[in-house]
Amino acid sequence: MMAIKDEGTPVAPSTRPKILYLDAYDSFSNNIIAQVEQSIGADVSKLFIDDSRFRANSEPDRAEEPLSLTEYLKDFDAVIAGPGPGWATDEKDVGLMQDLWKLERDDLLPVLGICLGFQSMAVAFGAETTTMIEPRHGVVSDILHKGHSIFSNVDQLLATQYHSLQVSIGHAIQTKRAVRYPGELWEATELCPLLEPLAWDFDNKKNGAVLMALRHTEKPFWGVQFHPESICTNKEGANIIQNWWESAMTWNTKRALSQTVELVVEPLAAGAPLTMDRLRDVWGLSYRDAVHGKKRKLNAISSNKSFDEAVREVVEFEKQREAPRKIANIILYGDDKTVKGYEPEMLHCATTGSGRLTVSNVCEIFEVQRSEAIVLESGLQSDLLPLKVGTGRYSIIGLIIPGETLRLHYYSDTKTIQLRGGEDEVVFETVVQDVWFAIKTIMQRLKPRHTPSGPTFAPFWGGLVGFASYEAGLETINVVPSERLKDEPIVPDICFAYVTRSIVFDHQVKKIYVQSIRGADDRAWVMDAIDRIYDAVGQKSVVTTPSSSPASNPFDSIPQNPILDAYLRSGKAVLADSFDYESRVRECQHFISEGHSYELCFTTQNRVEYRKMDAFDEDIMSGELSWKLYNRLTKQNTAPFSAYMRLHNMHILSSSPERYISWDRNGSAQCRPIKGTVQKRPGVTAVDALAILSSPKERAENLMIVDLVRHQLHGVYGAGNVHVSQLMEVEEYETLWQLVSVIDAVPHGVRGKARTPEEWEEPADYISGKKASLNASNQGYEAFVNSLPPGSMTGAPKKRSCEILKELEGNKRRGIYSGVLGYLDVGGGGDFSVVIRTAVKIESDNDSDKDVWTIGAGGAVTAQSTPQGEYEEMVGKFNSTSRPFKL
Ligand SMILES: C=C(O[C@@H]1C=C(C(=O)O)C=C[C@H]1O)C(=O)O
Ligand SMILES: NC(=O)CC[C@H](N)C(=O)O
Repeated sequence: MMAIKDEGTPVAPSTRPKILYLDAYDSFSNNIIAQVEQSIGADVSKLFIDDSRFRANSEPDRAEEPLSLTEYLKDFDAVIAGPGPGWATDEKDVGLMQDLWKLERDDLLPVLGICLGFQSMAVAFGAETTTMIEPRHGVVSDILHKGHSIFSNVDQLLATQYHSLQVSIGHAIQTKRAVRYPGELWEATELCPLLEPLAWDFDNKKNGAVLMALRHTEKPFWGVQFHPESICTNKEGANIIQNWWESAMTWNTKRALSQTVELVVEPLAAGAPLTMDRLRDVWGLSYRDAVHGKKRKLNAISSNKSFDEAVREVVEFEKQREAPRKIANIILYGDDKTVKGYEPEMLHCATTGSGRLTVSNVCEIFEVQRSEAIVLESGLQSDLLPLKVGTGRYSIIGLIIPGETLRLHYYSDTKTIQLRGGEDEVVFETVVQDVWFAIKTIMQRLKPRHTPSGPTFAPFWGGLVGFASYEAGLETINVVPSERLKDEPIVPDICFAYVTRSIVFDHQVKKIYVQSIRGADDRAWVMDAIDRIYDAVGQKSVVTTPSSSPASNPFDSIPQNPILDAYLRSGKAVLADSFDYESRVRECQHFISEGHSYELCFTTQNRVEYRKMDAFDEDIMSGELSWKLYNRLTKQNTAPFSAYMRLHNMHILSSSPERYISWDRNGSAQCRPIKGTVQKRPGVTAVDALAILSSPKERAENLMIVDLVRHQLHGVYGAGNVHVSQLMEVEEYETLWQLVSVIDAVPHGVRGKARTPEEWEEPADYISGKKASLNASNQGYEAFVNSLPPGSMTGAPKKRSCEILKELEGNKRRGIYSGVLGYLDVGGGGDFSVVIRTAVKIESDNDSDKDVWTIGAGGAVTAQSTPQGEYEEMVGKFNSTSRPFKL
């Protein structure tokens, strides 16, 4: 993705220490950066281990010399070599890291290696890396340490580990599993005489003693195998970082003094004692200048862009904005052919109490089942209150106006974005470099110029509603999506309808908002719609009084439908083959034990096949059939993120329990990853489920994703603005128990979510966005894009895991399953679910007499998984969705 930064106001150069972070494509890097920034008040810059500027250039027309890492480092006070997939002995996996350990004399600077970085340091000084008997990912160990060096004043250390490989320095405790006397544990070995052991882990009997930390006895290099930044490492993690920084500073100061003696020996020969203060007074030299001398200047010049380059970048940026601006202009002002254009300047909104009226009732009043439609529905309890506090408060019916509603499509294989008109015809089409930048540009233009007057508490006023496929997400992390199969019907990778009329339920306070952003003329529609709803609320309250019999309720009676029954009876489930599935799970585990991944969310696509509806009755439209199936699904697998989407050639019926991300108009975001699943079965009680979900295996699965989500949010919101507000709590769903965590991010200087009951009842200005500058950069959107594809569907580290999964899933596209579904509100908010527990039907031109619904399912594979257990878990998830599809 191209990161485009807004120009900020110039700031005075910082006097804070500067640290370089070498990123080996890990999914926890930003947590380390945030921890370092917070615990030592440093500015940390990130550099990827394979940054091409440091490589000799093979392109003939680019004659520039590669940058020298040694020169580049002159600008920093210290380096952190981070974790990552793969092996320290593999150049591709460690890249620039391996050059750190070769630095000599004046070029030397302090380094902290973490995990892969630690392994890389050890290998550079004679150690070997080997696989462990039991990989350790997302597990917390009680680490034995020497209380010395970076462990001084460190109390009991409970630290999270994410590694499959270990460092062997040929220590007796490793080779013979014994030492002659306790002190031997802390002695260097013949194999690695310059490496002093600082910590060991004895927690896992099979693995024996695993080396946890080292320091180089002559150079300023330290390393730890565990993850000091994980949410489950205790506070000693930060203590170790501070200790490292102190050691690094001490080393730097000593070196500065020794160097400056050389530098200034002549003029000071007269005698005065040399101190840092004196250096500063006499020559105006800062401590860093003293260390790095003139080279710093040289480096600053070489890293500055040339004028031509800067101009090229600006032109490129503007070019990228051209097409999305054009699309936004057509949406806003029409195209003097078919598109009329609606400026969302005005929001018309009317409200009424919802009484006992359900989302489904309102859908039927507006006949959404008759044509294309989008419904984002929060499943409710029988008292019509949200299933879960915090999710499931709102439901949104996005009305598709036949012949008018515009849509955006994007196809990742051709990188084409299309604006389609009300008849689904292409109005404008172009190739874009970065579709998410294009959508951001469009949304910025669609933002109302003034905060709408009147009641604006609904989180959605209007905007883009739809989905993005898993493959659209892969693009953002530079993983090339699998190709479409030849006979596969073409489905857009992003499909959003531009919803201008909507009905929003607030289930918490039982209120309905009817809204339009179609300009002044649409007030009449709003008033008419609210009248219809108002009448229906009244009617429903009459028919649901105790005296009325259920059958007399015109809304909720389920009419007998022999055609639907016949259709359902013709259904046949086609499940992934267990032998094949289990052998793929084993392959996943092989990649894990070889250190290439910590957790892999392996998935497959199952099907339910029916005889086509029109084989039963020509009169029943397939849209209505989908609607009926959807109603069965929401009744039998009630979920906080149910969704019905009928657009283009797609029918999407979702019963997802999982929030991907939501953010309000001020940019406060929340992610709710789910990881850890127990199926409800006879004999399995809630207590049993709690016990299973409290096991290290399930907690490890969840922890990895929590750390991954923190990393993603830290990358956008920065240190100190990301908090875990719920860590691994068991939530009950219709057919499963799940382990759920909640991670919140609040932009710097913005108040967080509702804290008092009053704020919860009537969301105040900060939720309505009144206080947010309408031009403020939207961190919520950035976090949404930067977190694709959803981490709970990939595993960690994300990039390498996605590459592995692509291969193990037979280079088949996951498509809509595993993607995200929800809305981007014109006011700047958004809410998306992870597309799981979802049935998808794609209409195709072939004349098959079969109707095929695809239901993807899978689960996180870890080193502790059993192949059979994983298969059963996958089938359990499939069943939760397919059950309503059977009679
Ligand atoms: C892969 C699926 O679910 C994902 C995997 C889960 C797990 O491994 O426990 C739980 C929820 C989802 O993030 C699915 O439902 O198909
Ligand atoms: N988290 C890490 O850096 C892991 C390093 C290495 N890939 C291992 O699995 O041991």
